[in-house]
Amino acid sequence: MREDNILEQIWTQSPIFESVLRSVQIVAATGATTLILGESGTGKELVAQALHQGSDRRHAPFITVNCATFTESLAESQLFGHKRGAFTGAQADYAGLIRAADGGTLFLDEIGELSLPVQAKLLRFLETGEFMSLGDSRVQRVDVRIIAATHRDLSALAEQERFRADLYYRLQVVPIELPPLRARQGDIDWLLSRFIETLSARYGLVPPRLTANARGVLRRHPWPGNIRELRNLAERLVILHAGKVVDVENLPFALRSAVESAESTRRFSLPENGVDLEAVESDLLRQALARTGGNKSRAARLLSLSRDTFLYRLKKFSIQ
Ligand SMILES: Nc1ncnc2c1ncn2[C@@H]1O[C@H](COP(=O)(O)OP(=O)(O)OP(=O)(O)O)[C@@H](O)[C@H]1O
Repeated sequence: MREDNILEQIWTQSPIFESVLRSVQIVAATGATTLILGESGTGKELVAQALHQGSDRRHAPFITVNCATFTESLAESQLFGHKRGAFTGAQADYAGLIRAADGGTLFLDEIGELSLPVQAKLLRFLETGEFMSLGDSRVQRVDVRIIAATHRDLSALAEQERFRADLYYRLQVVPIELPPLRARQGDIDWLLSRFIETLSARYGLVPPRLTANARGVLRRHPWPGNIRELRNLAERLVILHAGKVVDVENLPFALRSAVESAESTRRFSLPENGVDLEAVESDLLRQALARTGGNKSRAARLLSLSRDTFLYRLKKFSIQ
């Protein structure tokens, strides 16, 4: 675990993200089980490190596991350990990552990828602090804080019975939701400049300068890779265009076409004879509800509306 202050490395100017970081500070000190939600590259791992650093476990181990890298049988033995001979290939006893994190924090990244049997074992551990290694009849007890993260909609996975609902409720006692970069418009320009500045200094290069048009394209980009994507772009511009002006044509082709295709899906063409806007709106509201099986939060997201605005519009059209 790094000694420097992790919270200071989580840069933002967005009031929403700043309030998330304030709750990170509060939750950190409690030592509670925490679920971090957010798209890829939004800083989930940084926040997990900050949660550990802000707790009284800071001098104990912080262990990160990416659950997506395990096969089902490997996940159980990696997390909970095994005795020699417990399965073919188990040539020596292995204590497992939960034991290795004793006194500290275990960060389970991509928790949505864990298989149902391993989820059951994890739930039991969260409830009792106890577990058994594979091939071992002894019950072991350790003191480990679990922080989990996912980019998946766990409630939808629970509805499809691919994630245990009881584990979901146990984990999301204190959820921390990291907003995607495209929802923090003010951060895009500011973070890009900050990354360009620090990376230019690190490489000993003169920072490139972006034209207003190039910045405009970047503001409209949907940033599916979030801060990781933004940082990588900054590094590329610093290396390839040090001391030069960067215009739209100097931006990566993939990025320019992503902006174009995002804009074309956003644009509806108006039919020759016009439309009945209210009929279209009420139809889209109904379709969103039908597609999500009546789940209003997810239906609102499909239409890029807040839940409140969505509910308001349902009422306006008397849709149940
Ligand atoms: N707010 C931020 N300020 C500065 N750097 C950030 C910020 N958020 C993320 N980063 C950097 O972006 C990269 C991705 O962050 P991180 O690994 O924490 O994301 P993640 O949500 O865990 O991603 P994944 O889901 O893909 O594992 C890292 O290099 C991290 O240091």
